[in-house]
Amino acid sequence: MTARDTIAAIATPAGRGGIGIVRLSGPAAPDIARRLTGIQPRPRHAHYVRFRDADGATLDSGLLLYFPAPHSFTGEDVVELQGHGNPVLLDLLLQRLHALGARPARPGEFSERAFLEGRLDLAQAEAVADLIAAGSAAAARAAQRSLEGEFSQRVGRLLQALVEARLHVEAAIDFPEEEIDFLADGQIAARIGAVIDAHAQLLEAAERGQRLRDGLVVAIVGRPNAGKSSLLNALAGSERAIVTDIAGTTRDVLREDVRVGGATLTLVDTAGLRETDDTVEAEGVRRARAELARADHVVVVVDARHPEDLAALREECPAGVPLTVLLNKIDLPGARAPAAAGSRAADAGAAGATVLRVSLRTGENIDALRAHLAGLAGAADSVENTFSARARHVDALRRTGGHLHLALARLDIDRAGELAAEELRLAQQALSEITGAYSPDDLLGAIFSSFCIGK
Ligand SMILES: Nc1nc2c(ncn2[C@@H]2O[C@H](COP(=O)(O)OP(=O)(O)OP(=O)(O)O)[C@@H](O)[C@H]2O)c(=O)[nH]1
Ligand SMILES: [K+]
Ligand SMILES: [Mg+2]
Repeated sequence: MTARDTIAAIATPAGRGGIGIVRLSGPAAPDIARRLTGIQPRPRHAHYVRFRDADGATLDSGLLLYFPAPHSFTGEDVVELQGHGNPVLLDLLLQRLHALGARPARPGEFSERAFLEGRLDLAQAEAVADLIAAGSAAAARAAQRSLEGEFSQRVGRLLQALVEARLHVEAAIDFPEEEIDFLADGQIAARIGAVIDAHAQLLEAAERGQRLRDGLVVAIVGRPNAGKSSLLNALAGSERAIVTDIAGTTRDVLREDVRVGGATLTLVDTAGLRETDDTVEAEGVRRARAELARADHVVVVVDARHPEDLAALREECPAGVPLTVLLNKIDLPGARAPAAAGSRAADAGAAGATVLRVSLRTGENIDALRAHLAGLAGAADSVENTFSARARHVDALRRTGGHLHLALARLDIDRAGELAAEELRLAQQALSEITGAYSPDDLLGAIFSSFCIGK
């Protein structure tokens, strides 16, 4: 490991508070602490000290803690200075540390050093950030599990199975004289098949973890004037969106985080879906469709006087995304009861969508709507044993899966196994990106240590 410089940064949030913490990491940290305070810090001991300026004047007083390498967050020598939580004082303290030889830390640099020192893998380093950013208790628990290495361990187990499959293919290619025709007897295909199954489970869990981290996104769609913006306002509890009786009022996409029953979800209000010659409205409709395509859940708002609108709207919704149908405006004459609402509304129910009849004007049945949405958000939130995952992880896993499937297919057309070997190598590379674990050298090491080449 190359010698590094010493970095310093304020670790507590901007603003005033009881305590403000400045953290130092790097080889010069204990010496800088000594020159700042005049004492030689003892490991893991809370010293009450004065932080002094160049001319000896007291900048602030507080606690000094010293965590020698490697037993610290970064794995380097770390010093924590706990002063008063005043941004002006903390800034002066930081300037003094710079004068004593510390460099301002870049964003995330403490975690980066922890990764480089082998204290955390990449997924764990990201979990630190996710833990800090977690917007719900469930998201925090999931990030904690990732930080503790649950996700990394599952990636590690999959990686191991993948490397073993690779070893067999590579061995069959490199040592045909061993007279073990792995490729012919279906063993390799079975192995790769098992890796594919394990991969599918991990991908599903990572997708759940990503949803939990990013929160449930609910797109509100429907015909113009159905009451989409009224729905957003009712759930937000304020007039966030403009509501008028003019069809085509909403053009821009409007996002609002709302809390229902202790859970948070992101509502997305969109332009009413219809054909239009109005350039601005047409752009709004295009954006509405884009939101529809990436939502976790879709609420289709239908004017209960026109339940026949539902069929065409359903056609627009991407397959596989769960739906809730809101028959709105039941206070108005002409609103039809579910039985009379036409077979199409009944179809919606049959196909698994929840159908609710409400009046956003009078508030009728809004409580049932809230309970339903709370259930959706809660179901996403309460997934036990979920670890936090990011789009980056899900993307790497998807690419891994693509290569695994190709490896299996290649095995059929190329009995020598060269093509399959290449796909497995690419699968391993993609999977390794998640934790930053294996490098090509590691694979060579694994090959040579588990196959006694000299024999
Ligand atoms: N009577 C009655 N009127 C409603 C109800 N919900 C909404 N409205 C009215 O319907 C009109 C349209 O409501 P919006 O919320 O603007 O509808 P929207 O779907 O956002 O419309 P666009 O943004 O134009 O697509 C407004 O005048 C609302 O006050 C309801 O339950 N009953
Ligand atoms: K409107
Ligand atoms: Mg609107």
